[in-house]
Amino acid sequence: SREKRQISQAVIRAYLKQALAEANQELAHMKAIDKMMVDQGVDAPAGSRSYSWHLGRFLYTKDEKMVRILSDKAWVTVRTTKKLVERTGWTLAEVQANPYIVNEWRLQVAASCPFMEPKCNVYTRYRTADGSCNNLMDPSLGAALTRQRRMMDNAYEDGIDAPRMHSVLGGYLPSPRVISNVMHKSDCCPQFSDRLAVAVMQFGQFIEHDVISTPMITGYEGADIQCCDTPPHVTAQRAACLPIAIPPNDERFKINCMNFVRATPGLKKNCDMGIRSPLNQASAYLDSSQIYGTDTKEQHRLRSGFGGLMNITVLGLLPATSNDHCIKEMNGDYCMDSGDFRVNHVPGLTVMHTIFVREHNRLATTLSLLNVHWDDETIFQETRKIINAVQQHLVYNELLPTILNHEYMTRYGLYSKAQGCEDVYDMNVQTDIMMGFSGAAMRFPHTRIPNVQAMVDKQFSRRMDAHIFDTFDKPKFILQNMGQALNDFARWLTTFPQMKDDRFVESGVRDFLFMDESGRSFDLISLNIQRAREQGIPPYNEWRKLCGLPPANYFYAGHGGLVDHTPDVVHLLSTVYKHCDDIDLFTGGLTETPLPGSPIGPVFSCIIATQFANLKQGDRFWYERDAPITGFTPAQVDQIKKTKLSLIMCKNLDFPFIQSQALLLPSKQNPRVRCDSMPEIDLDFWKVSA
Ligand code: HEM
Ligand SMILES: [Ca+2]
Repeated sequence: SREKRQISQAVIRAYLKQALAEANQELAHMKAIDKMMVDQGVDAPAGSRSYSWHLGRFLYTKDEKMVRILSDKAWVTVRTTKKLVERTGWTLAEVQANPYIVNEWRLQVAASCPFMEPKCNVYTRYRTADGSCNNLMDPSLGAALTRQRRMMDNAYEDGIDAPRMHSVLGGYLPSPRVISNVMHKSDCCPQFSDRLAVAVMQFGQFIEHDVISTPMITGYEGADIQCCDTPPHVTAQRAACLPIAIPPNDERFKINCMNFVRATPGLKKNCDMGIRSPLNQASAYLDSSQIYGTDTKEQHRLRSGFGGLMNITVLGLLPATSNDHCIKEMNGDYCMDSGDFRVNHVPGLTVMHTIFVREHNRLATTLSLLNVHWDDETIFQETRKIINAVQQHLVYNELLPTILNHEYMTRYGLYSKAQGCEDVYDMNVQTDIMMGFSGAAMRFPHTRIPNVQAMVDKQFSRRMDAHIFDTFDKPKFILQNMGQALNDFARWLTTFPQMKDDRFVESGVRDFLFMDESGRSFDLISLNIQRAREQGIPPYNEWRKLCGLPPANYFYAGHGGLVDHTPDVVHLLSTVYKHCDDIDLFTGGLTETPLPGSPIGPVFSCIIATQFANLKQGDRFWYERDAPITGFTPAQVDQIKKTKLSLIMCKNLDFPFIQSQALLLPSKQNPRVRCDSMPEIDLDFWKVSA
């Protein structure tokens, strides 16, 4: 075995100094190239419309200045770490454990760290805006602008930040587009679910935006980096670029390159040494940050400033943002504002955001009448707390049962108790978002995305179908006829079936994602696969092991092989991958045979169930907790548990009736009921004497 080289303190000091200087130089060089690329007309300056504009908006840096400070520093720490490992010849663990290095690092790197542990007030009843101080032992855990979490060793090729690009047998991994074409192409006939409504997909995306927002690296002053429009030797100099190779004779893409920019690296607490991991701009907790934002400044922007109300227009629509996040095509179009900038993404998503803001204002109005002595702040915070509790209840009792089967729901303790409080809080649970969840497993609903966004009238007939690629970031669809279109999209969401859960992904996002006027577009599945490789997320077999499932040794559907795949899928996998250890998590997971009563197989079930169990057990503000100061009373919890998504739709849309399970299609078991017959939350339980 290897003998560790001894190095003196003075030499270590010199190594670190030099490594740091080099890393800073590289950063400066990168920035110079970024500027040059804008000057030469390659990168699209912020605000202009390149073909990757939509993608840039989707993976936008919410707080440009702050994110840049954090990511520049993160980049320097990662590069410096890498150089130290190379120079000392030690392992990363040895470098990190060396007291001289740790000491020098503190002096040279961490001295001016922009990321310090927040100070907490233990006695507040309400969540912070950014999710900090939820865990009092580890106050930044799960907070906005911290890193996503690894569950095991990374799969970077250098162990530090180089994307996973090679097969275990040598040579390159197959291009993500080749995998997408062979494994995920929807062949002929779109297939629909016989049980689930489109609302499952749309509510899922809305919820996912509460917990994850990974920004991608931007160029000079927020420019969209273009990795396909420069000669390879220039592109290779740009550390942010990892363009996707398109195979010859691709049926859709005629250019051999799809733009792809790496995710923004996140900074470790105290600027510690370490490997690269992506930033999460959202708070990891299910705290409704997609509605209320992730800092107090943002909250104030979204609030009206009186009566605890959120800003909303006279038509009951989301307010305008000064940020140009959307495409305005009609007179009077404006871009809508919310806690998450992806709100204008597709009309269905805007529907979800809008009904929750309307519900906030409905409850706040009642609360202010019941407690006339409450000021704006108290009404706002108390309403936010109720809306968040309702949202948590809907996620665990309506959404998750459409993703996980009864066995997983039970084994991971995900159902809420029918009535009353329950305290499962454990401050040792890690609540930050696992990269296997954000980078692969929770993206499985991309198979649920239909090619259209549709409007359905009061007689339940479809009155308009728009190609999904025509609707991206266009608020005009919602703003039509005084916002009435909102009802029509909501009717579509709740009465039409979503796509079947299978390995096939519709062309709307697999071929035509974000198509612009010149016809250029993306493949969402290629992005998913490349994203995981770029983030050093371990491949499929590693996650199988982590989940206690046997990994595959051969392309064979029996014992010792891919035991959760059918023989025909195994055959297809063997035509793209050289070795089972190469299989990307997204593809390996999405092609597993679904478990009974579930749309997905065991590996995604394990990852998704683990993440949601963590978000439940590790949340000090979990809605069922009967905790002093932060908790609700048992009677209040019972009121919250009466709420269904269907009720929120009834109260905030022009619906006289709806099926009681809004995510499931109306049926004999799920009949339509009159809205005025639905039990609703009784806010009298929130009345307090002055
Ligand atoms: C309108 C339909 C949807 C579109 C067009 C869409 C598009 C996208 C795009 C462009 C990305 C970024 C890809 C990249 O890494 O470069 C993404 C990421 C993601 N999507 Fe979707 N998506 C949709 C629906 C959904 C749904 C229904 C879910 C889950 C319920 C979902 C889960 C995710 C997750 C977890 C990520 C990673 C987010 C992050 O790290 O910030 N998506 N999606
Ligand atoms: Ca959140």
